[in-house]
Amino acid sequence: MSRQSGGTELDSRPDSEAAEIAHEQTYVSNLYDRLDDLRDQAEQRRSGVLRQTGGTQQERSQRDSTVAMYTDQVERLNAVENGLCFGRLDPDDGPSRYIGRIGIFAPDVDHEPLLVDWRAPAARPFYLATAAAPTGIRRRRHIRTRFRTVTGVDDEVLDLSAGAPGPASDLTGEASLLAAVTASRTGRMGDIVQTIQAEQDRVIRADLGGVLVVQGGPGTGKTAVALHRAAYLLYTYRQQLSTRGVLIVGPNTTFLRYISHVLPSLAETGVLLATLGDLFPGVRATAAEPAEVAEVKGRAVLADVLAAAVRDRQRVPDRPMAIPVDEDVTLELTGSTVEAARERVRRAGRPHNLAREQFEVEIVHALAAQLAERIGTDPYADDPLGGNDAPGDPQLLGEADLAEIRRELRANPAVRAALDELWPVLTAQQLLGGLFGSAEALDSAASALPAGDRALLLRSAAPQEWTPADVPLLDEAAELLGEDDRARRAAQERERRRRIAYAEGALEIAKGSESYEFEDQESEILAATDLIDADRLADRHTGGEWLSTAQRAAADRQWAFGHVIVDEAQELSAMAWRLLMRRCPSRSMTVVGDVAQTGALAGAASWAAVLEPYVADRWRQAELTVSYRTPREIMAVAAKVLADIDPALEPPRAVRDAGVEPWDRLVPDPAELPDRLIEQVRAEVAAIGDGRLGVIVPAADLDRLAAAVAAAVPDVAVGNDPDLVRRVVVLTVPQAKGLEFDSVLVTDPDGVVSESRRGLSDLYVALTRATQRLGVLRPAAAG
Ligand SMILES: Nc1ncnc2c1ncn2[C@@H]1O[C@H](COP(=O)(O)OP(=O)(O)OP(=O)(O)O)[C@@H](O)[C@H]1O
Repeated sequence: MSRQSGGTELDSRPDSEAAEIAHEQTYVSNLYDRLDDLRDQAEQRRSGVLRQTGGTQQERSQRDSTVAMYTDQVERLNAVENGLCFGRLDPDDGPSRYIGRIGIFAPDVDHEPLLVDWRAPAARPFYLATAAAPTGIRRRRHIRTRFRTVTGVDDEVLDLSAGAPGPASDLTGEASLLAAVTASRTGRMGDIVQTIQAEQDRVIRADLGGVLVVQGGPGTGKTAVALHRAAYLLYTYRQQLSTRGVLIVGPNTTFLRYISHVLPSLAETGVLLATLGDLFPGVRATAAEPAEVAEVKGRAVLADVLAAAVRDRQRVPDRPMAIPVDEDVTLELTGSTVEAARERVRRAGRPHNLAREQFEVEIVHALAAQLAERIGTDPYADDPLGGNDAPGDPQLLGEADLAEIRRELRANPAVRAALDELWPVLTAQQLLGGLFGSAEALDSAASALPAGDRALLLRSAAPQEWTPADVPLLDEAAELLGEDDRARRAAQERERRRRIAYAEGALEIAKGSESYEFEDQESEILAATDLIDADRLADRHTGGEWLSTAQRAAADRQWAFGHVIVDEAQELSAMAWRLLMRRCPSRSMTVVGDVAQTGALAGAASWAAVLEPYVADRWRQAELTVSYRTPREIMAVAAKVLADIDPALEPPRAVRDAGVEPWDRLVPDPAELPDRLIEQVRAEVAAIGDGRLGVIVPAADLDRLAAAVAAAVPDVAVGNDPDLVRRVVVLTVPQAKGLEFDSVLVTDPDGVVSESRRGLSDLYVALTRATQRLGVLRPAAAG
């Protein structure tokens, strides 16, 4: 196969383009043949292992590991089927380089690179080279494909000395980019690997360490960049990240589903996508609550409130407590005894549940001394004729007797009941439920909060339904309470060692079955043994069931991730940041957001204020300045709202014109709003072909307007977690955050603004969701 490019001059003549397409088709077909071969090999090896039967438990387990490795490999190869190869670089000297989703090498002895992974350094000029700084690249070609067929090529000549006209803009691969951003939306986010722009590439490939803030207006590709950065980091720092994993936090489940296809299409699956509400294992925090309540729960002072609530559960009785240890004997615990014990225990500084043991020892000692005093005192101690012990010795019991008494007291139900009352072992749920369920408990622990805010936190004790804003509080509580998990962890470690032994065996099997083209070279298609080391393989295999790093991380509250990416980060409260920082002790983070879009009342007003408590000023910021989603005409409308939020804020620069002016229509009779809306929905559905329409409404009017639209128009999605693949979706601003549609109808903008103290930011978000068309329906003010 020739690795030299076909026509090297830019030529727009159709017959020349047809020749170029034919040339690229040959190359691309060869790549697909190679992909098929690699997949067949992996499948055959998997079948070979599956055919083996019997053997010891260990051998069966090793076979499971090997099967899972090959399955992983097959899945990766399947995932890159669409758009496998999308570009070509022609350097000033040397052969052309084809760029694609993964690296592929020729099966011959030289192992020529047939396709370079987009994340490899050799692919970087595809995204960065410009006419001004061509970095040794003469021409960049975007190769368009549909399934396995090459449908077109777009060339950019970077060597201006060749006499060809230079690019008209500073965009990379402008034709392909514009085709991508104007295509109909599908309700699922796609990857941008073919058209990453230079400012985005710099963020994607930024170093792993430290906190990187990516600030950018709506539609600048922050989410896309965050996801591609995850893929890049996993590729470049695979060794470091494969065992600790990468966490991506998004604002809600609908959004996570919207972005969930991007990483698999980049052949990366080892990432945990979660909302904040998912981050306390065992709790599904999906209940709703007023924004004001969530705001109070998000304040940093809640950490002090919870610490006080824990201390309040370490009680000192007002009056002496009677403890009937048996039918005849009742002991007594005075306030001063308990208080002295409590002080000694608190001074040791252990978390509440872990300190209970020491408190028990202290109290049992005090009670044992009391009991010994009663039963062990010699009634005849002063009587020279009484008993045969030494006169004058008041104590009949030795140390062994006292130890026995303490053992018995510790098991005594009345003593245990007293201990549970004075220093109860608590779960985070019990602590928080007890605090929010009692005005008295709130008054005591949350005295730093104004009475009105305490009233907002008060709720009925049962049934307990957790909200996303509760999750950071549960996590904080769990930290304060501590979990005595030494036994569990020791057992886990034993199990882990056993699994490593199995996995090492499995890797031996895999190595033995590698064919020559996987050996002794830096294969870009990674062999199973490259993708996985024994440690990681062991991590994934528990008791016959495969668990990925992401699955294990999801189940472990104390998991420390290798890297954490936070999307729509401006929405997170101070308490939420505390949780995320605990999950990322290395502080290797990418924080993505736009402070102008902050909707949550507890959300961020500035990145410095958010990060200062954790990293002081040791964080860096990158800015994205071009909006790929929002066309110029729509951005002009949104810019007016942005100026109302803060005249100092700059809207992003739109990358294109839509050619359609947004409209803003008054509905004189507000009662007619649903009917007018239905008319406009029908008109927009007709206008967008196979695209998607988003109808954004005030939360207070969601039910009425959604019901009206759903009754009149087919294929409408509404609800807590709407299906974005439907043609029409009716939703509120918080639900629409991060999403996009071909056309958007903002209904009752004044209602949106008046609903929240951050209403203008909400309106800004609503107005910037469309890729093509925007309409505003404005009911006249009632009365
Ligand atoms: N380089 C690119 N090539 C093609 N499409 C792109 C590129 N960058 C961004 N896009 C597209 O632009 C749209 C907006 O991107 P994205 O949702 O990541 O923006 P955002 O900055 O997160 O927006 P918001 O702040 O509104 O959530 C998406 O459809 C995305 O695929």
